[in-house]
Amino acid sequence: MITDEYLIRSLIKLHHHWPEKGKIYIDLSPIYGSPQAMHMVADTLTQQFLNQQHTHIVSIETSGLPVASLIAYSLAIPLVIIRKNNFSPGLAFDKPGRWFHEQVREQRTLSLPEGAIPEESRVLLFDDLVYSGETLRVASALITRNKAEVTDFASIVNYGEDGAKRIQQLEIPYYSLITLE
Ligand SMILES: O=P(O)(O)OC[C@H]1O[C@H](OP(=O)(O)OP(=O)(O)O)[C@H](O)[C@@H]1O
Repeated sequence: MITDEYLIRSLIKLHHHWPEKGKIYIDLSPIYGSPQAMHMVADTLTQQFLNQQHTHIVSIETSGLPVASLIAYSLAIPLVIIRKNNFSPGLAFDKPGRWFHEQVREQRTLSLPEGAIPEESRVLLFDDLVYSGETLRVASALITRNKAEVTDFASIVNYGEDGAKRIQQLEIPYYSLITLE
């Protein structure tokens, strides 16, 4: 349960027709700028996943990380970071991690640090926002390829129907704090 859903919703900024006509940019940074909202968001998500035997939380740079780190801290489980288009040593690039991102109109690759998730781990996969659902789908494929199991998806905001439908096809429970129509 969210203590003050109205407050959280008031801090979600929708920029219509950005970066171009017909697109939308969803800015959650005002939530990160509000200590009160951050407490609510992190506490609500943590309560949702208490005592569920997750061994790791995996999140995706950039905007997933502030809240993911608070959940990891509260659940006392390791945080693993998936990078977007990063060429650091030690990161494994995977072909299943390539796709064309409609919103930002660029070829993207997700990468997972090699050996960061042991086999048979039970993973909570979290991102700040689900729009098309492609980021979570590809991230999930990377984790599965590492022989770990994604047991739950979570986000702060789910925008529209496409993402939820795409995630539903994976038959993994999905919890979003806020759904925007
Ligand atoms: O469901 P999808 O259509 O895949 O979109 C969701 C992704 O879009 C945003 O990332 P973006 O790269 O735009 O911004 P960020 O670098 O601030 O995380 C968001 O943080 C998700 O990772």
